[in-house]
Amino acid sequence: MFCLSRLPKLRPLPRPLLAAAHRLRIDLRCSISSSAPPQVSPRGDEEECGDFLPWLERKAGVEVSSCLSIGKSAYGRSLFSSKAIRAGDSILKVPFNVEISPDDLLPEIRSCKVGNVAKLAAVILKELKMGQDSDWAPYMRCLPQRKEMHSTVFWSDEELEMIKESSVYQRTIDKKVGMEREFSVLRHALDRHFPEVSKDMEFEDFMHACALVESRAWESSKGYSLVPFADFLNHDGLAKAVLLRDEQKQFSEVIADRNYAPGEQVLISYGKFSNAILLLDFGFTIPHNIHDEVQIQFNVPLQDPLFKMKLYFLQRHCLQITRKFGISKCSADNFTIKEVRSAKGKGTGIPQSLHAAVRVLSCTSLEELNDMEEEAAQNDGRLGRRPLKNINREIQAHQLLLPHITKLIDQYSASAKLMNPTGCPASKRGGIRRSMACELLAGELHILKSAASWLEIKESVSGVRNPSLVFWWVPAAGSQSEPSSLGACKSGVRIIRFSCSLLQS
Ligand SMILES: C[S@@+](CC[C@H](N)C(=O)[O-])C[C@H]1O[C@@H](n2cnc3c(N)ncnc32)[C@H](O)[C@@H]1O
Repeated sequence: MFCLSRLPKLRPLPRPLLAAAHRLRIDLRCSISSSAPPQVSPRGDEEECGDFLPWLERKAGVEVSSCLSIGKSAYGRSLFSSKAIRAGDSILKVPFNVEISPDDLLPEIRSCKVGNVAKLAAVILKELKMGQDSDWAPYMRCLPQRKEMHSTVFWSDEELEMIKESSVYQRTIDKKVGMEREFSVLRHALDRHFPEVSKDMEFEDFMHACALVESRAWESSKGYSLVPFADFLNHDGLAKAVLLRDEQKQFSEVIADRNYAPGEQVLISYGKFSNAILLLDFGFTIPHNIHDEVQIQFNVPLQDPLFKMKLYFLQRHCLQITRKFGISKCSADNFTIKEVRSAKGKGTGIPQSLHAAVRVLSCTSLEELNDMEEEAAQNDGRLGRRPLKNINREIQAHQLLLPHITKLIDQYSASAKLMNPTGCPASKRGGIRRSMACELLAGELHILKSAASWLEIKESVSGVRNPSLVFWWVPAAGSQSEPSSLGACKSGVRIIRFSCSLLQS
């Protein structure tokens, strides 16, 4: 049976890893001797990997592809059609026997308390160290060098400053801290069992190997596996073609999702990834990414007299509330919003969990919290599912959300302006990263703006003489859920109008 295989974000599957251990022990002892050959450098710019496919097919013992050839594009190493391809054609088949997985590690290293990315990174480090003696030397030579990679862990502090508004900023810092921890664990184990491998190994080498894994390994029954040749395929967020894995027949395959004329670059989808994920893990962004999303963070201040109760309610009702709530100084959690449905009908609306959260956070008494829960219980129990009957409370909640989003919009706009895309970057690499930062911020800003305009604000409403706050539900077609009254409260407050049908989506 074929099963869909996705790039690194999915949880790896555990498996027993004893089978390959003996082979590796022999490899290490024989090949990493005192007269170890020079390390293989991943590809130089001049190298075109032209002999790579015949080499891989010899190693696999079968044909891997009869219609693709390796070349270069603006995306780096790429696969091109060498003859006409029709939608539905099988364009490559890579047998599992030429995949690289953490199976190729010794038990002493495999049992290290590090994740699957770090384990596969250790295999790459070992193969690179073995130089020309590595069974994988022709493949290792085709991999991108560190200086060619743009995952944000390689960005300088100054470059990271450009994206400080985005969650990618903090995720990069957290990721680097995690990598440092894993490096020290792995290094300790290598020093102990295989000093030949860890000799002269720097943290930067480990980061490079981890970035290679994250940007080109697929989830497999062995954790993550590198699928040589298939990993020269670049990403198109709209492509339907993906890498398929047939666990029974033991090969990975790609089926063309459209016709290709000879010489065209063939693209697949790595998955439905936002620019935030693409930048963090793959080192690139795509313009107008339909999978973009923004993380919005809310805090419950410790000095809030209802702090504990609100935490309790949030944990109970807000689906996305997870680990971070409950930490000491202030509690916060992230909510993911995608493009909010606009007048054109795109997007998915403000997530229910966020609705629920702002309702809880805006409460000023225990009575309000209890009333809200009681009201939810009369429906399906979910706090964010239906509009509150008490319009004033609903307004209270949205007065918390809208300014929050507006503030983020201002911050994003200021950062985007500071980047000055017309100015001359210090280097080509600096220019590439700056345009990625621009693309990331532009996509996230677009989403924030869509959320703000969804929470449409009007200064007055016809028929209301004195400016007063009116909260107007626009019922979904055929819906009975129009509120019993239009709430008019504090004079001078703005009008919020939004669609009840979206709230219920
Ligand atoms: C699986 S590899 C594909 C082969 C890669 N181009 C190479 O040189 O080896 C993934 C990497 O290719 C590049 N890439 C893939 N799709 C891209 C795209 N749509 N735009 C820019 N870079 C892309 C990124 O550097 C990414 O980390």
